[in-house]
Amino acid sequence: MTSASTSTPRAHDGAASPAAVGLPPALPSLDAAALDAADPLARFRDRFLGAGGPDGDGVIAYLDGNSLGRPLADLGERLAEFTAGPWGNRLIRAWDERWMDEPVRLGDRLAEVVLGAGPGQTVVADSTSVMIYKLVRAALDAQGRSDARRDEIVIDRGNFPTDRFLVEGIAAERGATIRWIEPDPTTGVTPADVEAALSPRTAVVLLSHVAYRSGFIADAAAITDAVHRAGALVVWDLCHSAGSVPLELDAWGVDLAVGCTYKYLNGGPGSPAFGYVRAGLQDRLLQPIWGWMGAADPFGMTESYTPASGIRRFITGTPPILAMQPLAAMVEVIAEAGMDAIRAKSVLLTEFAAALAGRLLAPYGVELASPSDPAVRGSHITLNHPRFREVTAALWERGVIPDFRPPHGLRIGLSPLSTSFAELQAGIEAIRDVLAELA
Ligand SMILES: Cc1ncc(COP(=O)(O)O)c(C=O)c1O
Ligand SMILES: Nc1c(O)cccc1C(=O)C[C@H](N)C(=O)O
Repeated sequence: MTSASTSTPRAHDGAASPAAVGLPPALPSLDAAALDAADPLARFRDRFLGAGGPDGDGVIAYLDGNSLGRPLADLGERLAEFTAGPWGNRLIRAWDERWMDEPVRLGDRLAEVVLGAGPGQTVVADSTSVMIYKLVRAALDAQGRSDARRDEIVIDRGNFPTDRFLVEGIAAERGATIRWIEPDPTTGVTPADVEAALSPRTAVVLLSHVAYRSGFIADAAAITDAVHRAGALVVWDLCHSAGSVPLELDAWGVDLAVGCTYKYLNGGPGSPAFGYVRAGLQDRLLQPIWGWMGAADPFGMTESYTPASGIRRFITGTPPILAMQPLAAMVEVIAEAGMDAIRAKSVLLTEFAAALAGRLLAPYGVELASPSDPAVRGSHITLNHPRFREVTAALWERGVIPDFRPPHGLRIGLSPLSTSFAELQAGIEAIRDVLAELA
Protein backbone atom coordinates (compact mmCIF):
# COMPACT_ATOMS: atom_id res chain seq x y z
CA MET A 1 0.00 0.00 0.00
CA THR A 2 1.39 3.35 -0.89
CA SER A 3 0.23 6.69 0.32
CA ALA A 4 1.39 10.25 0.66
CA SER A 5 2.90 9.15 3.96
CA THR A 6 6.19 7.55 4.90
CA SER A 7 4.48 5.20 7.36
CA THR A 8 4.91 1.45 6.98
CA PRO A 9 1.81 -0.23 5.56
CA ARG A 10 0.27 -3.22 7.34
CA ALA A 11 -1.27 -6.21 5.58
CA HIS A 12 -5.05 -5.87 5.42
CA ASP A 13 -4.86 -2.66 7.33
CA GLY A 14 -8.35 -1.29 7.33
CA ALA A 15 -10.07 -4.63 7.02
CA ALA A 16 -13.61 -4.56 8.27
CA SER A 17 -14.01 -7.32 10.82
CA PRO A 18 -15.85 -10.40 9.47
CA ALA A 19 -18.54 -9.92 12.10
CA ALA A 20 -19.10 -6.35 10.94
CA VAL A 21 -19.86 -7.48 7.39
CA GLY A 22 -21.71 -10.72 8.17
CA LEU A 23 -19.20 -13.22 6.77
CA PRO A 24 -20.73 -16.65 6.14
CA PRO A 25 -18.81 -19.91 6.35
CA ALA A 26 -16.32 -20.56 3.53
CA LEU A 27 -17.66 -21.50 0.11
CA PRO A 28 -19.10 -24.99 0.62
CA SER A 29 -18.46 -26.21 -2.94
CA LEU A 30 -17.81 -25.23 -6.53
CA ASP A 31 -21.04 -26.85 -7.68
CA ALA A 32 -23.24 -24.08 -9.05
CA ALA A 33 -26.39 -26.20 -9.03
CA ALA A 34 -25.87 -27.15 -5.37
CA LEU A 35 -25.17 -23.54 -4.43
CA ASP A 36 -28.33 -22.38 -6.21
CA ALA A 37 -30.36 -25.14 -4.56
CA ALA A 38 -29.11 -24.07 -1.12
CA ASP A 39 -29.53 -20.35 -1.78
CA PRO A 40 -32.15 -18.89 0.61
CA LEU A 41 -32.52 -15.86 -1.69
CA ALA A 42 -33.06 -17.84 -4.92
CA ARG A 43 -36.78 -17.09 -4.83
CA PHE A 44 -36.08 -13.39 -5.30
CA ARG A 45 -34.72 -13.88 -8.82
CA ASP A 46 -38.25 -14.04 -10.24
CA ARG A 47 -38.89 -10.55 -8.94
CA PHE A 48 -36.55 -9.15 -11.61
CA LEU A 49 -37.26 -8.85 -15.29
CA GLY A 50 -35.28 -11.45 -17.19
CA ALA A 51 -33.48 -12.88 -14.16
CA GLY A 52 -35.64 -15.92 -13.38
CA GLY A 53 -35.53 -17.47 -16.86
CA PRO A 54 -34.71 -16.73 -20.48
CA ASP A 55 -34.97 -12.99 -20.89
CA GLY A 56 -35.76 -12.99 -24.57
CA ASP A 57 -32.75 -10.93 -25.52
CA GLY A 58 -30.12 -13.63 -25.49
CA VAL A 59 -28.57 -12.67 -22.15
CA ILE A 60 -26.87 -15.71 -20.68
CA ALA A 61 -25.10 -14.00 -17.79
CA TYR A 62 -25.73 -10.47 -16.59
CA LEU A 63 -22.67 -9.51 -14.59
CA ASP A 64 -23.07 -5.75 -14.60
CA GLY A 65 -25.73 -5.10 -11.97
CA ASN A 66 -23.16 -2.90 -10.26
CA SER A 67 -23.52 -0.43 -13.13
CA LEU A 68 -27.22 -0.86 -13.83
CA GLY A 69 -29.42 -3.20 -11.80
CA ARG A 70 -32.21 -5.10 -13.52
CA PRO A 71 -35.75 -3.70 -13.32
CA LEU A 72 -38.27 -5.28 -10.97
CA ALA A 73 -40.59 -7.52 -12.97
CA ASP A 74 -43.75 -5.73 -11.82
CA LEU A 75 -42.34 -2.25 -12.42
CA GLY A 76 -44.47 -1.65 -15.52
CA GLU A 77 -47.64 -2.25 -13.48
CA ARG A 78 -46.40 -0.08 -10.64
CA LEU A 79 -45.63 2.78 -12.99
CA ALA A 80 -49.01 2.38 -14.68
CA GLU A 81 -50.68 2.58 -11.25
CA PHE A 82 -48.69 5.65 -10.38
CA THR A 83 -49.64 7.27 -13.67
CA ALA A 84 -53.32 6.50 -13.30
CA GLY A 85 -53.48 7.20 -9.55
CA PRO A 86 -51.44 9.90 -7.84
CA TRP A 87 -50.39 11.58 -11.08
CA GLY A 88 -53.35 11.12 -13.42
CA ASN A 89 -56.05 11.35 -10.80
CA ARG A 90 -54.79 13.53 -7.99
CA LEU A 91 -52.80 15.78 -10.34
CA ILE A 92 -51.24 18.83 -8.67
CA ARG A 93 -52.99 18.02 -5.40
CA ALA A 94 -50.61 15.10 -4.96
CA TRP A 95 -47.82 17.53 -4.10
CA ASP A 96 -49.61 18.60 -0.94
CA GLU A 97 -50.95 15.16 -0.22
CA ARG A 98 -47.69 13.24 -0.54
CA TRP A 99 -44.97 14.32 -2.90
CA MET A 100 -43.52 17.26 -0.95
CA ASP A 101 -42.49 14.84 1.77
CA GLU A 102 -41.40 12.05 -0.55
CA PRO A 103 -37.64 12.87 -0.71
CA VAL A 104 -37.40 12.63 3.07
CA ARG A 105 -39.93 9.80 3.53
CA LEU A 106 -38.14 7.60 1.00
CA GLY A 107 -34.80 8.77 2.41
CA ASP A 108 -35.89 7.64 5.87
CA ARG A 109 -36.95 4.23 4.61
CA LEU A 110 -33.68 3.80 2.72
CA ALA A 111 -31.82 4.89 5.85
CA GLU A 112 -33.64 2.30 7.95
CA VAL A 113 -33.33 -0.64 5.54
CA VAL A 114 -29.98 -0.01 3.85
CA LEU A 115 -27.92 2.73 5.48
CA GLY A 116 -28.11 1.97 9.19
CA ALA A 117 -29.29 5.48 9.95
CA GLY A 118 -32.09 7.07 11.91
CA PRO A 119 -34.78 9.30 10.36
CA GLY A 120 -34.44 12.90 9.23
CA GLN A 121 -30.92 12.54 7.85
CA THR A 122 -31.37 11.28 4.29
CA VAL A 123 -32.89 12.83 1.16
CA VAL A 124 -33.43 11.41 -2.30
CA ALA A 125 -32.65 14.04 -4.93
CA ASP A 126 -30.35 15.11 -7.76
CA SER A 127 -27.74 12.96 -9.46
CA THR A 128 -24.89 11.45 -7.47
CA SER A 129 -22.43 13.94 -8.95
CA VAL A 130 -24.59 16.94 -8.05
CA MET A 131 -25.18 15.64 -4.53
CA ILE A 132 -21.44 15.03 -4.01
CA TYR A 133 -20.77 18.57 -5.16
CA LYS A 134 -23.34 20.01 -2.77
CA LEU A 135 -22.18 18.07 0.27
CA VAL A 136 -18.42 18.43 -0.25
CA ARG A 137 -18.73 22.14 -0.88
CA ALA A 138 -21.03 22.64 2.07
CA ALA A 139 -18.55 20.79 4.31
CA LEU A 140 -15.54 22.70 2.98
CA ASP A 141 -17.25 26.06 3.42
CA ALA A 142 -18.42 25.27 6.95
CA GLN A 143 -14.95 24.17 7.98
CA GLY A 144 -13.40 27.30 6.48
CA ARG A 145 -15.91 29.47 8.36
CA SER A 146 -14.91 27.98 11.71
CA ASP A 147 -11.13 27.80 11.01
CA ALA A 148 -9.67 29.64 8.02
CA ARG A 149 -6.59 27.37 7.99
CA ARG A 150 -8.72 24.39 6.96
CA ASP A 151 -8.41 24.62 3.20
CA GLU A 152 -7.50 21.08 2.13
CA ILE A 153 -9.64 18.37 0.57
CA VAL A 154 -8.31 14.81 0.86
CA ILE A 155 -9.22 12.27 -1.83
CA ASP A 156 -7.56 9.22 -3.38
CA ARG A 157 -6.36 8.79 -6.96
CA GLY A 158 -8.25 5.50 -7.21
CA ASN A 159 -11.61 7.14 -6.59
CA PHE A 160 -14.24 7.21 -9.34
CA PRO A 161 -13.63 9.96 -11.93
CA THR A 162 -16.70 12.01 -11.00
CA ASP A 163 -15.51 12.26 -7.37
CA ARG A 164 -12.02 13.36 -8.44
CA PHE A 165 -13.31 15.80 -11.04
CA LEU A 166 -15.78 17.34 -8.61
CA VAL A 167 -13.03 17.86 -6.06
CA GLU A 168 -10.82 19.46 -8.71
CA GLY A 169 -13.66 21.79 -9.63
CA ILE A 170 -14.49 22.68 -6.02
CA ALA A 171 -10.81 23.31 -5.23
CA ALA A 172 -10.52 25.63 -8.23
CA GLU A 173 -13.73 27.42 -7.30
CA ARG A 174 -12.88 27.89 -3.62
CA GLY A 175 -9.07 28.22 -3.75
CA ALA A 176 -8.67 24.97 -1.80
CA THR A 177 -5.77 22.52 -2.04
CA ILE A 178 -6.17 18.84 -2.87
CA ARG A 179 -4.15 16.29 -0.93
CA TRP A 180 -4.03 13.06 -2.92
CA ILE A 181 -3.78 9.61 -1.39
CA GLU A 182 -2.15 7.00 -3.67
CA PRO A 183 -3.73 3.71 -2.60
CA ASP A 184 -2.73 0.20 -3.57
CA PRO A 185 -4.80 -0.34 -6.77
CA THR A 186 -5.76 -3.93 -6.03
CA THR A 187 -7.07 -3.06 -2.59
CA GLY A 188 -7.87 0.52 -1.59
CA VAL A 189 -7.60 3.28 0.97
CA THR A 190 -6.59 2.21 4.49
CA PRO A 191 -6.84 4.10 7.79
CA ALA A 192 -3.03 4.46 7.71
CA ASP A 193 -3.23 6.07 4.24
CA VAL A 194 -5.80 8.56 5.52
CA GLU A 195 -3.97 9.32 8.76
CA ALA A 196 -0.84 10.13 6.77
CA ALA A 197 -2.77 12.62 4.64
CA LEU A 198 -4.53 14.42 7.52
CA SER A 199 -3.23 17.66 9.01
CA PRO A 200 -4.55 20.77 10.77
CA ARG A 201 -5.31 22.04 7.26
CA THR A 202 -7.70 19.21 6.40
CA ALA A 203 -11.25 20.42 5.94
CA VAL A 204 -12.95 17.45 4.32
CA VAL A 205 -12.13 13.91 3.15
CA LEU A 206 -14.04 12.30 0.26
CA LEU A 207 -13.67 8.51 -0.14
CA SER A 208 -15.54 5.60 -1.65
CA HIS A 209 -16.62 2.94 0.81
CA VAL A 210 -16.38 0.18 -1.81
CA ALA A 211 -13.76 0.93 -4.49
CA TYR A 212 -15.27 0.92 -7.98
CA ARG A 213 -12.37 -1.05 -9.50
CA SER A 214 -11.08 -3.48 -6.89
CA GLY A 215 -14.21 -3.77 -4.78
CA PHE A 216 -12.14 -3.17 -1.62
CA ILE A 217 -14.23 -2.21 1.42
CA ALA A 218 -12.65 0.66 3.30
CA ASP A 219 -12.86 0.60 7.07
CA ALA A 220 -15.43 3.39 7.33
CA ALA A 221 -15.61 3.37 11.12
CA ALA A 222 -11.85 3.62 11.68
CA ILE A 223 -11.35 6.19 8.92
CA THR A 224 -14.25 8.32 10.11
CA ASP A 225 -12.78 8.24 13.58
CA ALA A 226 -9.32 9.26 12.31
CA VAL A 227 -10.82 12.13 10.30
CA HIS A 228 -12.70 13.36 13.37
CA ARG A 229 -9.60 13.23 15.54
CA ALA A 230 -8.00 15.56 13.01
CA GLY A 231 -10.95 17.95 13.29
CA ALA A 232 -12.14 17.31 9.73
CA LEU A 233 -15.36 16.04 8.15
CA VAL A 234 -15.78 12.93 6.02
CA VAL A 235 -18.01 12.34 2.99
CA TRP A 236 -18.49 8.68 2.01
CA ASP A 237 -19.44 7.72 -1.55
CA LEU A 238 -21.64 4.65 -1.09
CA CYS A 239 -22.41 3.96 -4.77
CA HIS A 240 -20.95 0.45 -4.72
CA SER A 241 -22.05 -0.46 -1.21
CA ALA A 242 -25.67 0.65 -0.89
CA GLY A 243 -27.80 -2.46 -1.21
CA SER A 244 -24.89 -4.91 -1.22
CA VAL A 245 -22.86 -4.29 1.96
CA PRO A 246 -24.54 -3.62 5.34
CA LEU A 247 -23.92 -0.04 6.45
CA GLU A 248 -24.04 1.54 9.91
CA LEU A 249 -23.76 5.25 9.18
CA ASP A 250 -25.04 6.40 12.57
CA ALA A 251 -22.93 3.94 14.57
CA TRP A 252 -19.82 4.81 12.55
CA GLY A 253 -20.38 8.51 13.26
CA VAL A 254 -20.35 9.36 9.54
CA ASP A 255 -20.79 13.06 8.76
CA LEU A 256 -22.02 12.94 5.19
CA ALA A 257 -22.65 10.31 2.55
CA VAL A 258 -23.90 10.08 -1.02
CA GLY A 259 -24.86 7.14 -3.16
CA CYS A 260 -26.48 6.25 -6.43
CA THR A 261 -29.63 4.17 -6.65
CA TYR A 262 -29.35 2.53 -10.07
CA LYS A 263 -26.85 -0.20 -9.08
CA TYR A 264 -27.82 -2.56 -6.24
CA LEU A 265 -30.91 -0.45 -5.51
CA ASN A 266 -32.30 -1.10 -9.02
CA GLY A 267 -33.74 2.40 -9.40
CA GLY A 268 -33.23 2.47 -13.20
CA PRO A 269 -31.03 4.52 -15.52
CA GLY A 270 -30.45 7.97 -14.07
CA SER A 271 -32.49 7.34 -10.93
CA PRO A 272 -31.90 10.00 -8.26
CA ALA A 273 -29.12 9.88 -5.69
CA PHE A 274 -29.43 9.90 -1.93
CA GLY A 275 -27.61 12.22 0.41
CA TYR A 276 -27.08 11.66 4.14
CA VAL A 277 -26.16 14.44 6.55
CA ARG A 278 -25.70 13.62 10.25
CA ALA A 279 -28.45 15.32 12.26
CA GLY A 280 -26.08 17.32 14.45
CA LEU A 281 -24.37 18.82 11.41
CA GLN A 282 -27.30 19.83 9.27
CA ASP A 283 -27.92 23.35 10.45
CA ARG A 284 -24.17 24.15 10.35
CA LEU A 285 -24.01 23.42 6.63
CA LEU A 286 -25.22 25.60 3.80
CA GLN A 287 -25.29 23.79 0.49
CA PRO A 288 -24.29 25.83 -2.55
CA ILE A 289 -27.20 25.33 -4.97
CA TRP A 290 -29.97 27.42 -3.51
CA GLY A 291 -33.34 26.46 -4.93
CA TRP A 292 -36.87 27.04 -3.84
CA MET A 293 -37.58 23.45 -2.77
CA GLY A 294 -34.81 23.58 -0.18
CA ALA A 295 -35.98 26.93 1.16
CA ALA A 296 -37.77 27.33 4.47
CA ASP A 297 -41.07 28.29 2.81
CA PRO A 298 -41.21 27.04 -0.80
CA PHE A 299 -44.71 28.34 -1.48
CA GLY A 300 -44.16 31.64 0.35
CA MET A 301 -42.56 32.93 -2.87
CA THR A 302 -40.20 34.90 -0.69
CA GLU A 303 -37.85 37.61 -1.91
CA SER A 304 -34.66 35.83 -0.94
CA TYR A 305 -33.40 32.43 0.15
CA THR A 306 -33.70 31.21 3.70
CA PRO A 307 -32.71 27.53 3.96
CA ALA A 308 -35.15 25.05 5.43
CA SER A 309 -34.00 23.62 8.72
CA GLY A 310 -32.90 20.00 8.84
CA ILE A 311 -32.32 17.67 5.93
CA ARG A 312 -34.72 19.49 3.57
CA ARG A 313 -32.16 22.26 3.04
CA PHE A 314 -30.10 19.84 0.95
CA ILE A 315 -32.84 19.73 -1.69
CA THR A 316 -32.59 22.19 -4.58
CA GLY A 317 -35.42 21.93 -7.12
CA THR A 318 -38.52 19.83 -7.74
CA PRO A 319 -37.86 16.29 -6.49
CA PRO A 320 -37.92 13.58 -9.22
CA ILE A 321 -40.98 11.79 -7.85
CA LEU A 322 -41.59 9.61 -10.91
CA ALA A 323 -37.97 8.47 -10.94
CA MET A 324 -38.19 7.52 -7.25
CA GLN A 325 -40.87 4.87 -7.81
CA PRO A 326 -38.59 1.95 -8.80
CA LEU A 327 -36.29 2.71 -5.87
CA ALA A 328 -39.21 2.84 -3.44
CA ALA A 329 -40.30 -0.62 -4.61
CA MET A 330 -36.78 -2.06 -4.44
CA VAL A 331 -36.18 -0.84 -0.89
CA GLU A 332 -39.15 -2.97 0.19
CA VAL A 333 -37.74 -6.01 -1.61
CA ILE A 334 -34.43 -5.47 0.22
CA ALA A 335 -36.29 -5.13 3.52
CA GLU A 336 -37.96 -8.47 2.86
CA ALA A 337 -34.67 -10.20 1.97
CA GLY A 338 -32.62 -8.49 4.71
CA MET A 339 -29.22 -6.86 4.25
CA ASP A 340 -27.41 -9.58 6.20
CA ALA A 341 -28.74 -12.32 3.93
CA ILE A 342 -27.87 -10.19 0.89
CA ARG A 343 -24.34 -9.76 2.15
CA ALA A 344 -24.01 -13.48 2.89
CA LYS A 345 -24.96 -14.35 -0.70
CA SER A 346 -22.77 -11.60 -2.09
CA VAL A 347 -19.76 -13.09 -0.29
CA LEU A 348 -20.55 -16.55 -1.65
CA LEU A 349 -20.92 -15.14 -5.17
CA THR A 350 -17.60 -13.30 -5.10
CA GLU A 351 -15.88 -16.30 -3.49
CA PHE A 352 -17.30 -18.53 -6.22
CA ALA A 353 -16.24 -16.08 -8.94
CA ALA A 354 -12.71 -15.78 -7.57
CA ALA A 355 -12.38 -19.55 -7.13
CA LEU A 356 -13.65 -20.32 -10.64
CA ALA A 357 -11.44 -17.61 -12.11
CA GLY A 358 -8.46 -19.17 -10.32
CA ARG A 359 -9.32 -22.57 -11.78
CA LEU A 360 -10.47 -21.68 -15.32
CA LEU A 361 -8.86 -18.33 -16.16
CA ALA A 362 -5.53 -18.24 -14.33
CA PRO A 363 -4.04 -20.72 -16.87
CA TYR A 364 -4.59 -17.98 -19.50
CA GLY A 365 -2.70 -15.41 -17.43
CA VAL A 366 -5.74 -13.80 -15.79
CA GLU A 367 -5.06 -12.23 -12.39
CA LEU A 368 -7.38 -11.23 -9.57
CA ALA A 369 -7.22 -7.44 -9.08
CA SER A 370 -9.50 -7.48 -6.03
CA PRO A 371 -8.87 -8.45 -2.42
CA SER A 372 -8.73 -12.22 -1.94
CA ASP A 373 -10.23 -11.83 1.54
CA PRO A 374 -14.03 -11.59 1.23
CA ALA A 375 -14.24 -9.67 4.52
CA VAL A 376 -12.81 -6.64 2.69
CA ARG A 377 -14.44 -7.20 -0.68
CA GLY A 378 -17.77 -5.79 -1.84
CA SER A 379 -20.06 -7.38 -4.42
CA HIS A 380 -17.83 -7.28 -7.48
CA ILE A 381 -14.43 -8.57 -8.47
CA THR A 382 -12.06 -7.28 -11.11
CA LEU A 383 -9.84 -9.53 -13.17
CA ASN A 384 -6.86 -8.28 -15.17
CA HIS A 385 -5.62 -9.50 -18.54
CA PRO A 386 -4.01 -7.50 -21.36
CA ARG A 387 -6.68 -8.62 -23.87
CA PHE A 388 -9.77 -7.96 -21.78
CA ARG A 389 -10.96 -5.04 -23.92
CA GLU A 390 -11.50 -7.32 -26.91
CA VAL A 391 -12.64 -10.20 -24.68
CA THR A 392 -15.40 -7.99 -23.22
CA ALA A 393 -16.61 -7.01 -26.69
CA ALA A 394 -16.76 -10.69 -27.72
CA LEU A 395 -18.60 -11.60 -24.50
CA TRP A 396 -21.28 -8.96 -25.01
CA GLU A 397 -21.91 -10.42 -28.47
CA ARG A 398 -22.62 -13.81 -26.97
CA GLY A 399 -24.88 -12.52 -24.23
CA VAL A 400 -22.39 -12.47 -21.36
CA ILE A 401 -22.27 -8.98 -19.89
CA PRO A 402 -19.53 -7.92 -17.52
CA ASP A 403 -17.91 -4.51 -18.00
CA PHE A 404 -14.47 -3.35 -18.95
CA ARG A 405 -12.52 -0.70 -17.06
CA PRO A 406 -9.27 0.46 -18.67
CA PRO A 407 -6.46 -0.34 -18.88
CA HIS A 408 -7.26 -4.07 -18.73
CA GLY A 409 -9.81 -4.81 -16.02
CA LEU A 410 -12.87 -6.98 -16.56
CA ARG A 411 -15.32 -6.31 -13.79
CA ILE A 412 -17.82 -8.92 -12.65
CA GLY A 413 -20.65 -7.35 -10.71
CA LEU A 414 -22.84 -9.67 -8.67
CA SER A 415 -26.30 -8.55 -7.63
CA PRO A 416 -27.21 -10.94 -4.84
CA LEU A 417 -30.96 -10.82 -5.41
CA SER A 418 -30.90 -11.33 -9.16
CA THR A 419 -27.73 -13.32 -9.96
CA SER A 420 -27.53 -17.12 -9.77
CA PHE A 421 -24.43 -19.22 -9.32
CA ALA A 422 -25.22 -21.06 -12.58
CA GLU A 423 -25.37 -17.75 -14.44
CA LEU A 424 -22.05 -16.71 -12.95
CA GLN A 425 -20.47 -20.04 -13.88
CA ALA A 426 -21.74 -19.70 -17.47
CA GLY A 427 -20.20 -16.22 -17.57
CA ILE A 428 -16.78 -17.35 -16.37
CA GLU A 429 -16.78 -20.33 -18.72
CA ALA A 430 -17.53 -17.94 -21.58
CA ILE A 431 -14.54 -15.78 -20.58
CA ARG A 432 -12.38 -18.92 -20.70
CA ASP A 433 -13.78 -19.86 -24.11
CA VAL A 434 -13.06 -16.43 -25.58
CA LEU A 435 -9.53 -16.44 -24.13
CA ALA A 436 -8.98 -19.93 -25.59
CA GLU A 437 -10.15 -18.76 -29.02
CA LEU A 438 -7.81 -15.74 -28.90
CA ALA A 439 -4.82 -17.77 -27.67
C1 LIG B 1 -18.14 5.68 -6.94
C2 LIG B 1 -19.08 6.35 -7.91
N1 LIG B 1 -19.48 7.61 -7.70
C3 LIG B 1 -20.33 8.23 -8.55
C4 LIG B 1 -20.82 7.57 -9.66
C5 LIG B 1 -21.76 8.18 -10.65
O1 LIG B 1 -22.27 9.40 -10.45
P1 LIG B 1 -23.53 9.84 -11.33
O2 LIG B 1 -24.70 9.02 -10.88
O3 LIG B 1 -23.68 11.27 -11.07
O4 LIG B 1 -23.20 9.53 -12.76
C6 LIG B 1 -20.44 6.25 -9.92
C7 LIG B 1 -20.91 5.49 -11.11
O5 LIG B 1 -21.34 5.97 -12.10
C8 LIG B 1 -19.54 5.64 -9.02
O6 LIG B 1 -19.15 4.39 -9.25
N1 LIG C 1 -23.52 5.59 -14.12
C1 LIG C 1 -23.31 4.94 -15.26
C2 LIG C 1 -23.91 5.36 -16.46
O1 LIG C 1 -24.70 6.47 -16.43
C3 LIG C 1 -23.68 4.68 -17.68
C4 LIG C 1 -22.88 3.52 -17.65
C5 LIG C 1 -22.28 3.09 -16.49
C6 LIG C 1 -22.47 3.80 -15.32
C7 LIG C 1 -21.84 3.41 -14.07
O2 LIG C 1 -22.53 3.28 -13.10
C8 LIG C 1 -20.41 3.25 -14.00
C9 LIG C 1 -20.04 2.77 -12.63
N2 LIG C 1 -20.32 3.74 -11.59
C10 LIG C 1 -18.64 2.29 -12.47
O3 LIG C 1 -18.29 1.95 -11.35
O4 LIG C 1 -17.91 2.18 -13.41
